[in-house]
Amino acid sequence: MAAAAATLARRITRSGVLPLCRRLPVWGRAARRPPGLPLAPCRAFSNKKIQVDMNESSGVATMKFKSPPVNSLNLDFLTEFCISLEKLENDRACRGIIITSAIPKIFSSGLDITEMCGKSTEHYTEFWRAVQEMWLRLYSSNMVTLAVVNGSSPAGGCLIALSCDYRIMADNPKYTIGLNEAQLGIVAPFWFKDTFVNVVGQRVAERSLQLGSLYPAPEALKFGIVDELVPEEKLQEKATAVMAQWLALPDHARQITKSMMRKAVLDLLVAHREEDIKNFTSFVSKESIQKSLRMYMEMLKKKKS
Ligand SMILES: CCCCC/C=C\C/C=C\CCC/C=C/C(=O)SCCNC(=O)CCNC(=O)[C@H](O)C(C)(C)COP(=O)(O)OP(=O)(O)OC[C@H]1O[C@@H](n2cnc3c(N)ncnc32)[C@H](O)[C@@H]1OP(=O)(O)O
Repeated sequence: MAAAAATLARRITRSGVLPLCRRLPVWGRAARRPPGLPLAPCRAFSNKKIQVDMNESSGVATMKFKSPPVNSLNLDFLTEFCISLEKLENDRACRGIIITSAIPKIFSSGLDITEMCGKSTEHYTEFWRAVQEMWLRLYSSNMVTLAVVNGSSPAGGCLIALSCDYRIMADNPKYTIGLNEAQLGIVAPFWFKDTFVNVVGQRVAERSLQLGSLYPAPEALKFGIVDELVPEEKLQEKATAVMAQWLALPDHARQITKSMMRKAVLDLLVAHREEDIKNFTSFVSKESIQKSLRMYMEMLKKKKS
């Protein structure tokens, strides 16, 4: 696993672009399997920060974030996420993936702010490439992707949920979700914004992004950020039912449709990847932005005392 992670990290940082396996549109998974060959064996695998369990009979994998205290998305987490997703994409038996958290009350706290504070340009470059890679892989995935948001999910955490095909959230007003970057004095990049617009529409996205709004679960449902609210103890049952509904369709029809809906937004980042990295590194390197991020981290710590 360590060797695989190192290889992937090297591929992300040196070559700049990973082969986006099974990038949409692709043919149906069943159609790719040579006739007469058995399904590839499929096992559960657990890494440091993400637990993946594969149900071989349903063809559905569950990916559980388990990176205490708050599942923040640091370089190691992002690398593990990409490796896990690649393994599942390459597993012909796997048609759907449920993404959720093993940490109570938190889905993901978003990008790890310490990765964007006081580091070198090289580090920002490596980190941002990994953030891009995570989104490109998830947003372009051929599998049915279902986010089970069982806790708060600001910024990058929200992006993960928005990048899935469907979002179920625990019916708890204490859990919030949204792209709150503006509250940190930073800006959601264009592809965060485009993903958001594709889910909630221009008006809700514009207002929410300018205000950096974090919505309690009931409001998130009202604005279409999530598709359903479910009592926490019913999340698993509901996820299984929703996944079965999506998997009832022929893969190729669903996949080609998904590609049509997402291609323009994906292509834009692929075409402007290096420029986007430069924008990020020069933006976060500004002293004024570093100051905002430091103040936000201090605020988080003060909140505890
Ligand atoms: C032309 C110009 C264009 C420029 C555009 C170009 C580029 C764009 C530039 C930048 C884009 C960046 C996009 C950023 C995306 C992000 O995701 S930023 C992260 C946003 N996340 C948040 O705001 C969440 C902050 N955290 C919280 O609100 C809470 O921690 C919580 C998640 C609700 C959990 O609350 P609670 O259970 O009470 O836990 P604590 O607050 O006590 O936290 C525990 C410890 O974890 C630390 N922590 C929390 N979140 C983060 C995080 N995201 N990163 C790093 N660390 C985090 C927190 O400080 C606690 O640490 P200690 O125990 O005190 O050490």
